[in-house]
Amino acid sequence: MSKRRTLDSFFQPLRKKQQLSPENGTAQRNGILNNHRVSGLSQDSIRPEEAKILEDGSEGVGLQDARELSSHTTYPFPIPYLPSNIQSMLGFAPAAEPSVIKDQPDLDLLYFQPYIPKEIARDLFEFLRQELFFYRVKYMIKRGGVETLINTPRFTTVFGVDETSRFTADGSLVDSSTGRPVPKDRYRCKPRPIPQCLNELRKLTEGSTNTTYNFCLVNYYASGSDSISYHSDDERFLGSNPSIASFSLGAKRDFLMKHKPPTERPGAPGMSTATSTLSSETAGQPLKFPLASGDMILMRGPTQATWLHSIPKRKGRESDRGRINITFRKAMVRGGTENYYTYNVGMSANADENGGRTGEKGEVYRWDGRREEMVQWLPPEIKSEN
Ligand SMILES: O=C(O)CCC(=O)C(=O)O
Ligand SMILES: [Fe+2]
Repeated sequence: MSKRRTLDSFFQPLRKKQQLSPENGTAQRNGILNNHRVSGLSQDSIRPEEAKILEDGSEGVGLQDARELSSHTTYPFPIPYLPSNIQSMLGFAPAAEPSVIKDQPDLDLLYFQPYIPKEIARDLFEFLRQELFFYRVKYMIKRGGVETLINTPRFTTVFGVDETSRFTADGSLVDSSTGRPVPKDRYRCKPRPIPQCLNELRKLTEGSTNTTYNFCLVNYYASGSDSISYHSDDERFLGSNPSIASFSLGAKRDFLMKHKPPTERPGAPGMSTATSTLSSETAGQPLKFPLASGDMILMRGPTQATWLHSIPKRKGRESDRGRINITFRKAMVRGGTENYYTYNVGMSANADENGGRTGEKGEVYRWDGRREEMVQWLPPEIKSEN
């Protein structure tokens, strides 16, 4: 578990040493090309594109609320660092001790209710919804021999690269073992470094779960019509018994889990006893976790191999407030990188393993606070031509 600060110490004035510590917002380079310092009067009101960027990275004299940005050639636009109030309060995460859930066969969960302190969960949700770029990925699959277009029923985005590569401080991609630039044909997609605002959460999660992660996937469920159907994250590129940390922010949504049917996992060890001892879940009732803002579920051990999970569609106003889900995972090999970018960014427009085509035009979406919806984002040069 990570070190916790007490609430009392948080409300004490910060000493010089604390102000300089990485925990309190010092730049983490994390493979981002340009970490600009940006100035403006109010951190909450400036948009990065309006803000003045000090190219030398210095703080302007007399300028307040300097703002840093994670930028990279693969990003449609830069992503601000976490605002200081969120950054400091994250020092209290995890905000609750986790419950261990192992009362069903092959199930192994850690449930933090919440992980993110309540005081900042709303701000973090609004910050990420405002500042991240999202995609609405379409792809073709063969269903019963017929080519079918799948419209992913949620907004998605992804950052990270598998264990065979890493980002250097200047944002270039190198081979993990040799440190040399990765060959051009290693990836068909263009891997993106994890921006500071998500990397801070990744580091905390690593501390609390004793696992390392190299991928961050983000889902935005704009309303109750957005969903993810039953699946398991059991791809071979994650290795066996992967740990996946899954955060919820914003609207409360039900997270359902059901055991895989026996036929889906022939020869799985212990299966006969497992299925015979299932309780409420065998009676046709999935397990239901009404995930609230700030909660985190760690799925570990045999969970992915034996259980399916979903966020079903829902009616009612709560879901229409929008929900963000963030998962941290570790992909071992480059197939994981290809898969995650294909299905969460979709721009690669390459033939996938099944010969399907992905990506369509790869439109970028961004939250429009005035319209209170995701709208298509166009680069400034295209915008001015219209
Ligand atoms: O939104 C959620 O809580 C689940 C997301 C999920 O299962 C996934 O992205 O694989
Ligand atoms: Fe999943």
